[in-house]
Amino acid sequence: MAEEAAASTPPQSSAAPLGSSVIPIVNKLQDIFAQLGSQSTIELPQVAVVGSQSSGKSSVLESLVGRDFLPRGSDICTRRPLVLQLLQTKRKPDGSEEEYGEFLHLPGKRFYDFSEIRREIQAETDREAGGNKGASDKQIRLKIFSPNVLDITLVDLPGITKVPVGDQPSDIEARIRTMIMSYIKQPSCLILAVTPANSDLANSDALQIAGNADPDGYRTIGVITKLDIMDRGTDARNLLLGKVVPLRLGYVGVVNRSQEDILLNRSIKDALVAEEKFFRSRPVYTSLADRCGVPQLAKKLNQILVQHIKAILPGLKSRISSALVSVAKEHASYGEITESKAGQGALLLNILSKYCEAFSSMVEGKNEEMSTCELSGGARIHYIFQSIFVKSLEEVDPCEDLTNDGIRTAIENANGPLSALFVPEVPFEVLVRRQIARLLDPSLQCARFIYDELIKISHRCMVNELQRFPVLRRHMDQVIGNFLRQGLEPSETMIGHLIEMEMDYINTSHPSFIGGSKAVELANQQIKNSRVPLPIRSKDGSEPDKALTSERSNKSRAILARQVNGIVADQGVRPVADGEKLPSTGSTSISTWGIPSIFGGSDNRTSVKESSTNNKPYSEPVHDAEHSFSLIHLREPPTVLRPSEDRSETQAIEIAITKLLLRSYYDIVRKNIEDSVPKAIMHFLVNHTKRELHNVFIEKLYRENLFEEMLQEPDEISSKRKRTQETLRVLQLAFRTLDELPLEAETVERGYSLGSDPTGLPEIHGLPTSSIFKWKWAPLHARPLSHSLSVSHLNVKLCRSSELLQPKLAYRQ
Ligand SMILES: Nc1nc2c(ncn2[C@@H]2O[C@H](COP(=O)(O)OP(=O)(O)OP(=O)(O)O)[C@@H](O)[C@H]2O)c(=O)[nH]1
Repeated sequence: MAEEAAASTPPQSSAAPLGSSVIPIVNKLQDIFAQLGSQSTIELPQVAVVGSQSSGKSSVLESLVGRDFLPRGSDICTRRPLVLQLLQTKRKPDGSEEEYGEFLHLPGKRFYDFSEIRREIQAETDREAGGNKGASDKQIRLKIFSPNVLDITLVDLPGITKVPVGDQPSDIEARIRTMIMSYIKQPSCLILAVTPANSDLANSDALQIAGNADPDGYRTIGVITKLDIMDRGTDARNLLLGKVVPLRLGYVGVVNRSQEDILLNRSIKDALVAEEKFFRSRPVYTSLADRCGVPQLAKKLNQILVQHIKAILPGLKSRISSALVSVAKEHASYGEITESKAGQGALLLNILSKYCEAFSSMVEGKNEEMSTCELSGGARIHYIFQSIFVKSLEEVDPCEDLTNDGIRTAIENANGPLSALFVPEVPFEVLVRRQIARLLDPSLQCARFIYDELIKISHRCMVNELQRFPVLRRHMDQVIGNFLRQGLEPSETMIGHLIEMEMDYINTSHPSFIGGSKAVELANQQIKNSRVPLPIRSKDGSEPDKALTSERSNKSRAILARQVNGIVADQGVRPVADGEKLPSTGSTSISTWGIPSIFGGSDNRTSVKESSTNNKPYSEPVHDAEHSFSLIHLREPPTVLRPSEDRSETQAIEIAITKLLLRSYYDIVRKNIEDSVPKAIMHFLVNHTKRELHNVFIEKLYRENLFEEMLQEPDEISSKRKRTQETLRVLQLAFRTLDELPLEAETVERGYSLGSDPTGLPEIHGLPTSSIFKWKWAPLHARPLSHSLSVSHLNVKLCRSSELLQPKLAYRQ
């Protein structure tokens, strides 16, 4: 009997001491993550049982558990994945034992009667998959608490079936294979590939599907069932030795209860005894004792599981810790709930201040969350100023919208009734003013762009933090929007002033201005260099002869040269008055008009201007009694007068000079505007907002009667907060649970070997750790080192502290 009892509790007796410390933690983690439901992304190690239908999967599971609890019967099969968590419990002090099961779908309900568990599995299967052999991939989760089990999580999966029966769809095989694959393809899953000994191992469905999921065979254990019903004269020796289909982790042969045993209500305990007898009585299996029987399978499973868990734990831990960090961050973004007025006020004030800081730092480019893939904040403002505004102004040709005719018209208009003698300043001033006025629009547009940017920046500030306060966000957006609009007005006014200032005083004494004489010189140069003869038409419109053309052209040049020198000696030109000073060179001098003249010399004008075409005087014979000659009648002047089409070289030079002057002066103004407009925008809009925003917020939003309204949270946020809080709690629990591990596993993972020195303290790489211990340990934990501290405890601490590992590395060097 005593022998029987021992055999009836195989898993416990075979439990590896190391395993008992790792597996409970994994089980605990599984429970922890089960609380998160589908949110859990961390896969924990488990053992899945796969094989064809009726290969003996459920029987193997039952034997491992040591209890009868799975639905049985000749036509009853597994139709939903059953996740079975075996949890080892302590025996009661009086030696009695308590075994019970609990379903996840029936929390708190303990099933002490295992046949009731079986019924519940069956009923729950029917609830989801129907009563007529239908299958479903929805799990049934069951925990078995017993002093007679090892801590293992097993998954019983539906058997691979070929022929659909009952309500099964025609593609049942493919569906079940997909379902099985979804479990066993996980690298954290160990595969128990069950094949009956009385079938062809080379054609085993179990080995085939396991091979697909685990081609290297690191996670697959072969299980050969039904050794007792093999053909007489045959045995499974070669199968178990891996000589038929080699398997890295090897095979274990088992003998489960037959259908007859079940019908006769033979207990598992009895079955295990019978199994032991079976192997003992067959000499062929004597030398394979470590590969035969359910207890050996349990032991093997446990060892492999522990190794497997050890291998994946470091990764699991780092995944949990990174999940912890991101969930903690998300949770923090939902903030705390504050009820009191004082608390609300402080919170509001804090938000407003932080917002202003965030706004300023974005504008200044000091924001920590600054993007590395695109320009943002202040950098965009700089781009608008330099690459849009300045560049656009630089690309503008001040003469581009001025035709030569236009310039001539302006010149003739400016001359008034007099003929032009000098290249006149008035048309230059008129035209340059017109060009300066053109700078107003782009300058205003630039201000608007910056305003838009500031609005964008304001929307990007504290996006996450303000998610929970949509009302406050709306009000803040409103306040900052109004405030920015208010800031836009003075900047626009200032820009208007800047342009007006430029228009009001054309400073021809500006040191960078080309000046009249230089312009004349250049214009002459240009005309000379252009070989195209100037079209000079005769008054009747016919082409002049070449001699005349050249004569006129020379004459024009001569006149112009004299104009520059202030000497006019051509015919029809007023002679130089007495006392008038005649500058001997063409340098710029002060004109007699009272403003700095762009040309030197007097304001003497000549009437060389020709009237418009069709404006010829005509005469009609008129008889007068006294003087007998005919009266001369003038033609009415036309309503619209255009400058003469006659283009003399003088006029060409005048136009060229005007253009040169325009370009030169425009350049000066453009530079001023390029410099002062951004300054005005920065002063009146950008920096003003930075300086005053906080005050404006306080003035508009910090009102006690508004606290409640401003800090209103949407329901969605409070539920998100609750959910992340729960996830955080679970992850923290998981992290702490992993911290409880005696991290020998990690130590080995990281390549540190353990030994011991004569002091009884463990050693790392042959160096006594006691010195490290005294040196670093005591201050860290504020309690003296006790020699009674277990080796594993010390390992844990040593592994956790990177600081502690550093001195060891230094030692080794
Ligand atoms: N003689 C003998 N019969 C066995 C053995 N293992 C299982 N059986 C019998 O084979 C039949 C099928 O066993 P199960 O454990 O239900 O097989 P299963 O793989 O779980 O079946 P499904 O869940 O339907 O896929 C039952 O009648 C078992 O009693 C064994 O080792 N020897």
